[in-house]
Amino acid sequence: LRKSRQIAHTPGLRTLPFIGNAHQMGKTPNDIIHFFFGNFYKYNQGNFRIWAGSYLNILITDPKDIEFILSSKSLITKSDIYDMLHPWVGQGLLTAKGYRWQSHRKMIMPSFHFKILQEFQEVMARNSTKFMKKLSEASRDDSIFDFYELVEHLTLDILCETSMGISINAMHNPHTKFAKSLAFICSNISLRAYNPLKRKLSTYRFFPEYKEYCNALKILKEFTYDVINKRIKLIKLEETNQAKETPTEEISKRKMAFLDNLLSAKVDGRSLTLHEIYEEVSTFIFAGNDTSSSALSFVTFLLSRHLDVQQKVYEEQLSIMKDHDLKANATYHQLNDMKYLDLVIKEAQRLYPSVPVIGRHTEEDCTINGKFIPKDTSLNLLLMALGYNDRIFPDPYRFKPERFDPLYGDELPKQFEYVPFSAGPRNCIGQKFALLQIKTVVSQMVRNFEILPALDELESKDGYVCTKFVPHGQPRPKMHKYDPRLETVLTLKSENGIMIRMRERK
Ligand code: HEM
Repeated sequence: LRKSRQIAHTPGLRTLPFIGNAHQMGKTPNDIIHFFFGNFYKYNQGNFRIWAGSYLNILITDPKDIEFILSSKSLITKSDIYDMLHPWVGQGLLTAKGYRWQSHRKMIMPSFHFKILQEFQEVMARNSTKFMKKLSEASRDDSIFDFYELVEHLTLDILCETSMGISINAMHNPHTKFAKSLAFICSNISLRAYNPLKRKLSTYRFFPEYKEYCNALKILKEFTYDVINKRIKLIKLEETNQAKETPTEEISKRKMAFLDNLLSAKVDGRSLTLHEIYEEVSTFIFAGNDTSSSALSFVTFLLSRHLDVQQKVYEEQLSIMKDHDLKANATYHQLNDMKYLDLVIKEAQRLYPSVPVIGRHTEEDCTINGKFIPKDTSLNLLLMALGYNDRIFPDPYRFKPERFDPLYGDELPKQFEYVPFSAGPRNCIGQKFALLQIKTVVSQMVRNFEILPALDELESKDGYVCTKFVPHGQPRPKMHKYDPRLETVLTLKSENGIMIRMRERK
């Protein structure tokens, strides 16, 4: 009651004793995203509150408040939903707080230097070419297939090679223990988030699937530690061999990986412990995998429905790659020239951001732009709502990449009005990596394939997307079975997959 009075400045639906708003949120992750947007529109595109029992959540959608929180040096502790990641990634950069986060952020920054990214791009390109073969098989006979299911193996292969320097070849062996355990843990975290009894390990241990969860975790840990230990041995061997000046084949093949930077990095004048290295490598894989698969899936989905935009992307490819093999990979510099593709990716992240919500926990009472927020409140920054705010993006349900073109200066969002990679001190450290990867894959894909909707009649003729949100209490618009039913916990996904077709370009 005391907290209710303190946050009277923020509206919200009526609550029931003990359960708060839990009964209104629906049953599935898709219901929850509609519940968020229903409130967003009901409360005039502003902030609103949700009580999960006695736990206060404020959903922040006001760009001024988002700016305040993201720029703050004190509001950087993550909310309790990230606790579910601790058993796997521990205190890696994404979940760490305080001095630990600050010092590790500084230490990791150089790993994303553009010279290193250029090396990583070679890995992205090689794996992208393998992926084209997978797409060719999946699209045979005009089949409708789930793009997400395929692309998640591609991003895993790229991340394992760039982070640990090893190829696990998940695209060809999706059933290896590591690939399966990773997929299991990621979806496990998503599903548990909606069940208060499953969220905390103290109660989750009584559920039957807890054993499977522990097994998957064990496999991930053993595998990652094993790779790190082998890498350390290899580097030692390399040093000895260098002294003898006769490199073995294994050593000469060794490509720089994120892990190598961690092995040589120093924090407060000391090397990282094995455990710290494990945590950062696992964080790199977790933070990069689902986010990249989601981004690639929704760009591809939008291109499948908006063939006029796809044609423009294709024409840009023809003009940049004119003297080169059209089916091959673009170079780092050619990718830099693909400006229209940049606009398409930006617009796709506006409509379908890979990370729709980020959470902060208030460790003390605080004031945000004059509004009092009590201690122990979860601040959920609904980044996705910014993209659907018609005061920032007029006609928001229209897929219009040109709205990000600097030539349309009046329509460009201000600094904190469009933040799919977050902003401020805790922004995404992997942003450039992610964009390079998306461009590498999409550019090659568009030159190799026509990307088509699951059924011809699903093409958008008027430029509008199939997603629709309505104010809370209004009936939800009907959707086709091949329209994505969005769901979100840490990343945005589609409950029913990303169903498309592809046709090889002659
Ligand atoms: C489209 C792809 C991606 C999107 C949209 C995205 C978005 C974000 C967002 C919104 C955050 C802030 C999270 C928060 O405050 O809780 C974040 C943090 C982070 N991201 Fe990404 N990300 C993407 C890809 C990647 C990739 C590929 C990597 C690594 C290779 C990565 C590594 C990280 C890390 C380590 C953090 C934590 C940074 C910190 O707290 O200092 N991300 N990302």
